[in-house]
Amino acid sequence: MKEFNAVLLLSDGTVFHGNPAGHIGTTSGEICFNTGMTGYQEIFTDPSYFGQIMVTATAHIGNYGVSSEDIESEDIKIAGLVCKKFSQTFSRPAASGSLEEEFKKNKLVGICDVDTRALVRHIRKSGAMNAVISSDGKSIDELKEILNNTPSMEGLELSSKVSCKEKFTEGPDNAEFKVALMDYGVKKNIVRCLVERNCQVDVYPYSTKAEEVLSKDYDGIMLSNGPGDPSAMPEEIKEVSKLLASGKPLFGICLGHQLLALSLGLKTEKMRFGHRGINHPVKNLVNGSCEITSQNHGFVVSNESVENSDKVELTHQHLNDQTVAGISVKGQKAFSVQYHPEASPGPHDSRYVFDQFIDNMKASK
Ligand SMILES: NC(=O)CC[C@H](N)C(=O)O
Repeated sequence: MKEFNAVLLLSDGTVFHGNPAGHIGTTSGEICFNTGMTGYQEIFTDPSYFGQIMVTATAHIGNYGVSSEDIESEDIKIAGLVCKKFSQTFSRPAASGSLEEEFKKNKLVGICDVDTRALVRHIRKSGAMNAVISSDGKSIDELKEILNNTPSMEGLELSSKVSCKEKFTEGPDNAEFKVALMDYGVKKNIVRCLVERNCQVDVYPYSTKAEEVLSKDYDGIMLSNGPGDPSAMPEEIKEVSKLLASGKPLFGICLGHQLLALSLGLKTEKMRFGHRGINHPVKNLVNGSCEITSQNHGFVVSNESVENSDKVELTHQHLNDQTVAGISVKGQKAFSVQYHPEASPGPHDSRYVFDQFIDNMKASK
């Protein structure tokens, strides 16, 4: 192994040493970990991870290269990578290049040869915090200064950094359903899942006013996933309540779920270290079945606010910690889930949630 020449400093002062992976430089953000054993390219390009340094709990990263088929947005969205083995070589016939080249192209700073098991345990014990990775020789004092200037994820609005700038359309003109999708940082697979189900999807920038969307005759409205703290988006929450008031079928995923809850007066809270992985058990409280889900969130709708609300029903519950995993709005064809039914990466147990949205649109036509 090479001599250690990259460093990871956490805001509680903990230091891990390792070697550079990707671009040589310095980067900071909130540190979080994903326990998925596969799907690193989908994770790194997921806009919901904007501003976050990703620790991959799986030991090998880069070993199957990269492919243009496996992206969830056009470029890498994580702020940095911490991993155990960063593979310089890759073997997969479908790969178009190496992860190392991709990182260099995106100027993505990473650190490898880190004891990620110890690091994940540390984050679990101490909770979410900011961190800085440096491979360009900065002193610990310089890195502390950078950390002091890195904003906390709590209170941070980030959809504006990743949403599309202009409306665009996916899916054929003769599709059975016309869907308006609010892009707070949408993953490509959400749009694919809708198009596959006979939808044409108009994707709108995150700050589009409800009036503009409602001036067209959509069959349904989709609120996408996205990065940041949902409670830092008061304008968007206002627009969501207008979209909901239209009575059209509505479906929210992750950040979209949180914004729907906030628009109904419920509360969100920061989790200790979040849920990020592809084996999270969720119970569907409507039919009693269990699904293994893909998750990526650091905030959650508070249980207490759901219990105290007469506007929503709890439809899904996370079985590890009993957090809110899904709600539906009473008397309306509107519902949302905290997890990722589009699961890219992850198991496909929850794809039925898209079918439910389609059924709602069919019933309202
Ligand atoms: N995947 C998402 O949409 C994440 C939602 C939100 N940014 C959170 O961390 O909870």
